[in-house]
Amino acid sequence: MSWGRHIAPGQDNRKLPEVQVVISPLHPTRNSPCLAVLQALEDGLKRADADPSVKAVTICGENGKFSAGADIRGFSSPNKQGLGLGPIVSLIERSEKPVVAAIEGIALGGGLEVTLGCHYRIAHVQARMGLPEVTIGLLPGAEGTQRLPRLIGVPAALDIITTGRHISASEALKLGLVDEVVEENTVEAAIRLANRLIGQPLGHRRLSLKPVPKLPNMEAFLTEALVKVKKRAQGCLAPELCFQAIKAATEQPFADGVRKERELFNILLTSGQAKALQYAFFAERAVEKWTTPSGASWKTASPQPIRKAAVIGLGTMGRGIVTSLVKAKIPVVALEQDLEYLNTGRKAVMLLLEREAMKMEQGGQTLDFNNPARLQFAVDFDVLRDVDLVIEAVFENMALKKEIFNKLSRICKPEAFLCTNTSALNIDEIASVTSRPQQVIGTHFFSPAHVMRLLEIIYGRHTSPTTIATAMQLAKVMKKVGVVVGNCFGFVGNRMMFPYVQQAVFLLEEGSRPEDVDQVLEDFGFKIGPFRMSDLAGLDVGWRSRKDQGLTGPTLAPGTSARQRHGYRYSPLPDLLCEKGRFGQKTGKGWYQYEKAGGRTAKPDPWIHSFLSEYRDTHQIKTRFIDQEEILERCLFTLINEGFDILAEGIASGPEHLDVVYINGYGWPKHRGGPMFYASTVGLPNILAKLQKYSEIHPDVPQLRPSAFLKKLVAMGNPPLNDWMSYLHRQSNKL
Ligand SMILES: CC(C)(COP(=O)(O)OP(=O)(O)OC[C@H]1O[C@@H](n2cnc3c(N)ncnc32)[C@H](O)[C@@H]1OP(=O)(O)O)[C@@H](O)C(=O)NCCC(=O)NCCSC(=O)C[C@@H](O)CCCCCCCCCCCCC(=O)O
Repeated sequence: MSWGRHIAPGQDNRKLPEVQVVISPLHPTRNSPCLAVLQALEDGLKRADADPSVKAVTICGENGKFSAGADIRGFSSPNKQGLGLGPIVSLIERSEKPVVAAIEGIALGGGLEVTLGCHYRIAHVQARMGLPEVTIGLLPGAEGTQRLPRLIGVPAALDIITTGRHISASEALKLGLVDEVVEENTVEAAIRLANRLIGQPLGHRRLSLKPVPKLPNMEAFLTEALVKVKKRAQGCLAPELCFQAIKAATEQPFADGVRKERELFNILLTSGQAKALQYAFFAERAVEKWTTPSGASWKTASPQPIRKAAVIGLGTMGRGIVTSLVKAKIPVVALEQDLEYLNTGRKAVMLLLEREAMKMEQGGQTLDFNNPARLQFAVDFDVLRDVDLVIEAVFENMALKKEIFNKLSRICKPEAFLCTNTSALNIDEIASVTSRPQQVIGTHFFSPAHVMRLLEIIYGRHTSPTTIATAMQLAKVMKKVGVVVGNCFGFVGNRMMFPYVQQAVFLLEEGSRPEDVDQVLEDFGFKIGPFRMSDLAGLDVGWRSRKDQGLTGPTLAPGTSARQRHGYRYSPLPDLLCEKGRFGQKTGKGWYQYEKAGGRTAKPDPWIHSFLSEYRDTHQIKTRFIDQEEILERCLFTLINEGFDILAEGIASGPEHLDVVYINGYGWPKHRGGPMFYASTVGLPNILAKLQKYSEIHPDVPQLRPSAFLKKLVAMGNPPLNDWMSYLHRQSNKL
């Protein structure tokens, strides 16, 4: 990434001799090139220092990018690269010759820390900077936690380091992180500045020699800041240790602060959380390289351009999808069944867009949505004749979806793609009513659709590779993480969620309260537990689906046992709540009580407690105390177990897919790496043993029976997660 130029005074810059030193390329290879890169930087600096004809130095990047920081893969290799970066930053700072950083593209992590050693920093107007180490479970370990607060003050440094957010060049200029922002050639501007600096004193530009700017109320500020950092961290260690490192900068001399930074860095480096977060970083990138069992792949399929899209249905999901498309600058037609629904939907969309525009303005961006060429509302399907892609987001009802797809198939131009935002329904059945099943695909958004990053992309039997590639490209443009999965009931996310929620409800039957179960899962790191989640989503959603499946409601055969379906255990508890009109937040009552219909503050409800107690009496269930371990294991291990079945069936092409789905769509704590990564850290033999134990106690719950694939992996010696898929079709003589 970085190059150095040695400047001799009075020479034409373009004719200057150049010494090039690369620190960390954007696509680092695995065999620790960074050691060589660091060595080259150090050698270059030393040569510049020793050469009397060199009067100043600029450090810049290769191919218009300063640096993405240290090679993340290197942190899990025994020969940890990048560890020597701090001393090199100090070496830069100590240089008697002025050193100017020319920041183009990105300067992240160790890359930005290198610039903090430089005496001056010039950034291109489009450059982005940041210290994202916290997002991969680390802290800036090349003295950045000590230099940044000295440069921009504690509040701004805390914000940048504990959130890991990227900042624009203009924000960097306002904060004093860079000295100048240029629109022209940054390297040439840096060389010009370096020339002007020759012979000028540098002492005041060496950040390690500067004091941390004082605040009138530093102690109170830090106390309050720590509370905020911890609250946001939700169990993740790195933000708090970032905070500790910055606090050290306010209390100790530079050298002691650096020692503290190293100590804290080492704690994080060896923590399981850093490993999990780094796995999640690469998993998110791995799922971009999609493949299907039939051999279709990102390598050979090309997306088609989407110049205009349409969304059918302006309920909660449709509104969020329209907002996402407008934000992605894709012209969109929003369609509703009649004027009344259209007007309600239009108002809601405009409100969402206004809020988004306000948020974007704070970041210096604009959102143009009042232009009819960008956003159009309609009730007539005829307006869909020229769109390239339609996303249907109506009610979750197969008959209705089929009616719409049949109509779309007749009205839309032949090359248009038809997407359905279903959370569980069969894509092939929906596609069967069209004349173009190869262009039909599931695009499962998560609520609120303009906020949640996940887009589950479900290919059917006839879906073409071009259609998959187009949906993936759409996800990218909408700044979402697209995960390609196969077609089965509930796809990946909801299919794994069913046994998890089912166990949570069974635990209530046996003696837990909703708040007990939620607490255990929230302590584990979920943003909200299963009951708070059901209340938020609406209990009526699952009720409708169970009625459609004939599990409850008028189609249920008379004489069916209350707690059994098809010979297996069934809990009617959620149905009973719905029969009492308790749909969750929307009705002000569900598994919890709320201050009003639509209220958001869940309070444990004594009514639920006595209802559960009566229910247990009616069904002669002996109430027992259920400990946290059992709650966690039964909920999580059944979810993971389903994940192994999904992998074995080829519904997802690797465990990373399941993990990316869970982290981005279901609030799984990222610092635990996703359910399948978590399973690998618990150890597959442990998971198998626990499932076997619970399955023996509850033989009428098939979801507790260990998946054959899990058993196979255990029999194969518990291989590392990266190797799981290679065992899928291998014979095991231990089975
Ligand atoms: C850079 C991005 C913003 C680019 O995004 P974009 O969407 O354009 O592209 P992709 O994300 O798809 O990336 C393309 C490609 O590149 C790979 N990649 C990108 N960045 C890295 C990276 N930093 N390392 C490895 N690989 C990277 C990516 O995987 C893609 O690869 P593919 O094969 O899929 O094509 C975006 O990529 C991004 O955000 N990147 C991450 C940026 C980041 O997090 N940087 C921080 C890195 S950590 C760091 O810099 C640490 C420093 O603070 C230095 C630490 C020094 C340590 C000193 C410790 C002293 C303590 C001593 C302890 C003693 C130890 C003992 O005792 O043992």
